[in-house]
Amino acid sequence: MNERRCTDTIEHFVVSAKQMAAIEQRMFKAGMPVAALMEKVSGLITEKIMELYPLTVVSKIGVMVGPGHNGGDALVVARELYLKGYEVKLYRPLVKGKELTQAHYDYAISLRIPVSQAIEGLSECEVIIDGLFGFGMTRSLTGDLAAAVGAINHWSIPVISIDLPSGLDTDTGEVLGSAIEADYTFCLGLWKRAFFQDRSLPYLGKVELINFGIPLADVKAVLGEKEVIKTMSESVARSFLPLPRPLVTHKYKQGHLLIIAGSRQYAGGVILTGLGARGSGVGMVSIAAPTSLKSMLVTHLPEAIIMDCAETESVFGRGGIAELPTKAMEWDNYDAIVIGPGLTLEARLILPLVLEATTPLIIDADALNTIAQSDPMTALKSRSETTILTPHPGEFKRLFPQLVTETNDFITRTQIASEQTETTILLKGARSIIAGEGETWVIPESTPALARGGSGDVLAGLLGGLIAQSDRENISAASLTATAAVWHAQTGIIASKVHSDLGVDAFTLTQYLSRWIVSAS
Ligand SMILES: NC(=O)C1=CN([C@@H]2O[C@H](COP(=O)(O)OP(=O)(O)OC[C@H]3O[C@@H](n4cnc5c(N)ncnc54)[C@H](O)[C@@H]3O)[C@@H](O)[C@H]2O)[C@@H](O)CC1
Ligand SMILES: Nc1ncnc2c1ncn2[C@@H]1O[C@H](COP(=O)(O)OP(=O)(O)O)[C@@H](O)[C@H]1O
Ligand SMILES: [K+]
Repeated sequence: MNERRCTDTIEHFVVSAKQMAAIEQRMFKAGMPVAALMEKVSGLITEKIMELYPLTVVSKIGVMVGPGHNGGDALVVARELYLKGYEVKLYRPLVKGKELTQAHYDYAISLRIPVSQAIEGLSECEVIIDGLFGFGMTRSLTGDLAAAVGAINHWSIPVISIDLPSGLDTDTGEVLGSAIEADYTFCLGLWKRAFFQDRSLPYLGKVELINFGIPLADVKAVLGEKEVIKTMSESVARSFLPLPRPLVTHKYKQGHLLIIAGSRQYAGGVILTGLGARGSGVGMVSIAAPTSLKSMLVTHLPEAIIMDCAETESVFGRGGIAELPTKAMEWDNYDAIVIGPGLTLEARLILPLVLEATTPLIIDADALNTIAQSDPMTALKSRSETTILTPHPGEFKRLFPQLVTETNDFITRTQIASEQTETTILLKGARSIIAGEGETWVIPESTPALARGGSGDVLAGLLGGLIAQSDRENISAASLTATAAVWHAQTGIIASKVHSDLGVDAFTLTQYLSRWIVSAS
């Protein structure tokens, strides 16, 4: 196994609340004292807080204390900060608590750490620590709890959440009643699923995993083989890139990608897909597009072979592909095919033929919308080669409306859709999710600079080029898809540092694709 490809470390696993509780229980059963673990975890959190807000800069810290062990962690942090010289003030909206939490509370009182009876008592603090609830939160926040969260969100005091912002569902990231909008969240031990659900991002702030030494064996024992979700880190993504080129090679050995895209109505998408493919380093790009786009494509992608296709003449004048030339359908000539960007729903005329291709196929945009109009399961399950779908949430809903009603969890949705269609699915978003062949990957970092027309077209071309270049003997389609998603996201981050979030149009994005490769060396 390529060492850089090792995802068998604590930082890569993503768990649910139920799994986290089971993992902790195994540790406690094996003899780790609960109180000792709480001290260890809270010591690490205290160090982080002191790095962020040294005593020379900040002195007044408010601590919100909940009834469970999240509150216990908060009390240990409060005590340590107090002993270091910070002015600490507690607020504890619920009087009852778990035994260990109560013990820490009693000790804090004995040290004369002040307690405010109302949330307003914390309004003069310079930092607030949110230790109301962690992964044990089961019910919606109401009454004093909801009022406290509302007040904190209203003030402009920085908030640090312990484990996750109180009020967020640990698995789906949904707001249960109301939720803390944190500036920092220190996720304890293992990443929780909520960190990879788009809806929770506005509440998380900057995130960091506090690794407190959970044994890998306990994680594996609880997750088994089937329930593993992993983050695709930059270093692991790099390990899935094509191997360094041999000195003696030629263009067709470096992958041949066929792009089937474009219409008179949507002419630009095919260019962006071609530029995404160019950025992947693929040896050869062929493009099948409506005939009236030919001269434009030659101008923008002089290296590509353009196969012009007869156009449809619908009443709307969309000028879609009416028919594919025979040359385009010599599927064995290609190492991968991308179909979709800008096709319009007239894709229905060619899609059934393309689905029969015995070549890895990436289906995007209007090709997905076209499949959604028929019976997606039947159309996709009949394919013999690798199939990758790259929907954004709107396209996903059109394809799998029932799944969207059945589950609020974006990760579960993607996994079920992949199983049902026997495809690899990339559900695009602020945090994209990939499921295929039993693997699930989440992408830990991206930028809203990518929320821009055409950036998905770039990704489709990049992914197609990557698949075309890979020998795929030991690399799954899901790993390669996640690699392309990391490459795309990191390129967005690099480009936005130069051009700002407003400056990363899809064309500009393509100009930075090779920078991510270079940035590793
Ligand atoms: N045992 C330890 O020392 C460790 C503790 N950790 C901390 O422990 C936390 C989990 O602790 P718990 O399992 O006690 O869970 P929480 O601290 O999240 O709170 C659960 C408690 O709150 C109550 N509750 C849930 N929803 C409520 C609502 N809406 N209104 C009022 N009460 C509500 C529950 O009945 C339960 O008593 C983690 O998030 C983390 O902060 C671990 O991360 C690390 C190890
Ligand atoms: N807020 C965001 N943060 C990070 N990435 C985003 C965000 N919004 C969109 N993206 C990314 O931008 C791309 C948009 O793709 P898509 O919706 O298909 O656009 P288009 O069809 O215009 O090309 C996806 O890769 C998605 O993950
Ligand atoms: K919390």
